[in-house]
Amino acid sequence: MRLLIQNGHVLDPLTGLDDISDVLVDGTKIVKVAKEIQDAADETIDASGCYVMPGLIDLHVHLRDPGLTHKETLETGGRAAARGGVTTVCAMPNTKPITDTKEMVEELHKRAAEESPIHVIQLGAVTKGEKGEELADIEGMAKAGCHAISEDGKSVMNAALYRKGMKLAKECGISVFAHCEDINMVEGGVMNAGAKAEALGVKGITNSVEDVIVARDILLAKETGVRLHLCHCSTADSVKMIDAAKKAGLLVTGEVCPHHFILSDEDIKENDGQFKMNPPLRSKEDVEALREGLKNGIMDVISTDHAPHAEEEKNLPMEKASFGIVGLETSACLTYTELVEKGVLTPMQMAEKMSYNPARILGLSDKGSVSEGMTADLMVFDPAAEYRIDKNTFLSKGKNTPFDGYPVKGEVRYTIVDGRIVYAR
Ligand SMILES: NC(=O)N[C@@H](CC(=O)O)C(=O)O
Ligand SMILES: [Zn+2]
Ligand SMILES: [Zn+2]
Repeated sequence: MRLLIQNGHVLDPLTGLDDISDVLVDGTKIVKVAKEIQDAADETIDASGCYVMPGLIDLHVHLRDPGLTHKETLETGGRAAARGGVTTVCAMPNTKPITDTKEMVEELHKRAAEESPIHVIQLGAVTKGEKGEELADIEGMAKAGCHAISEDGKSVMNAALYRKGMKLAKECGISVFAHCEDINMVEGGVMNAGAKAEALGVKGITNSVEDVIVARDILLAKETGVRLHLCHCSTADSVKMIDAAKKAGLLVTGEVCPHHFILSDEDIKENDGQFKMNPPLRSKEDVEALREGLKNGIMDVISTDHAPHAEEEKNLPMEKASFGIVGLETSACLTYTELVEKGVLTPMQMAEKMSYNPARILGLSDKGSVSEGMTADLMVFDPAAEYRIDKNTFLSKGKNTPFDGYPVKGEVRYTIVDGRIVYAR
């Protein structure tokens, strides 16, 4: 099957191509990127007025499968991803039971190939059951195709145990994705500590809850030499520490989620569980530092931390609601609206942060680029479409978003995985 995508504005972070071009796909591969390709094709897409960029690679997604399938499944999460232009996700291991064995990872990869329209890379937990007591079979899980291990949902509080896990990950050639939160410092907090939490009469989470673990984990990465990816960074000091770590030559990367670079705690108008996530929405100064970090290249990745929950788990005051919001179907339009339209990132930098850099972190040399020989994982994105986000249109089971009704620009027209159209608007 040959697919010809015509007249799109191709954004390729690998070669730097940033121009109108055609893209020819044969089978699962991109075979030609050039102007006015004349080759015959079985199917043609008119991409006039649209960007053609590498399919988004979301390093931080909760698919809730197995065990929490009332929130999401491999299938519904995959369909939501496809609608969002996302062609590969890293699935976090805080499932039920926790994904912490070679067999579970193998089974999930096998099921995902059958049930999900997109690529799923399952991550394994660092410790058995995410209990923080005993290391999981990191070597076995690496062999089963985990490109990284993560304790996401919490931090491994025992630094000696984490150091052992990092050493093993390094030996296996995989990364550690770190959720940074000193659980002993949370003390019942449910949103950012500060004037807004006081006004709403709820307990706060200070920046240092994140910052002390970011500092610790960078020091552990320095000692072990592991590749460390810091998840969902929310504070100005996290950005500063990642900058310093990079300047010291460490293999450290930083991730920011759309909600953290768009909303601050001041946007929380009432005690509403839809605004509850971990880490919380921070101050305006933190939001500005995250944007600046993305702009100047300190922060490498935009991912979603897509965390679907059932309505009855979120339509509650903050003290009672679950932590987390969905993101797969809104990351491209929110990033385009808030960062590209406002001049923080160029369209090419958006492709870098949402696809090329994630591919490099995962060691996927065939992805993150629209160039000859690459796997044909692509997103066709119309930057002119204007609309309001409507949670009722989500394909995800999770409708938990603080962005319902939010005005955006930019819409996914087509998502292509392995040369096949898996979503068309
Ligand atoms: N981010 C969240 O608020 N929640 C995540 C866990 C996590 O990413 O830490 C979840 O699994 O629901
Ligand atoms: Zn987390
Ligand atoms: Zn998460």
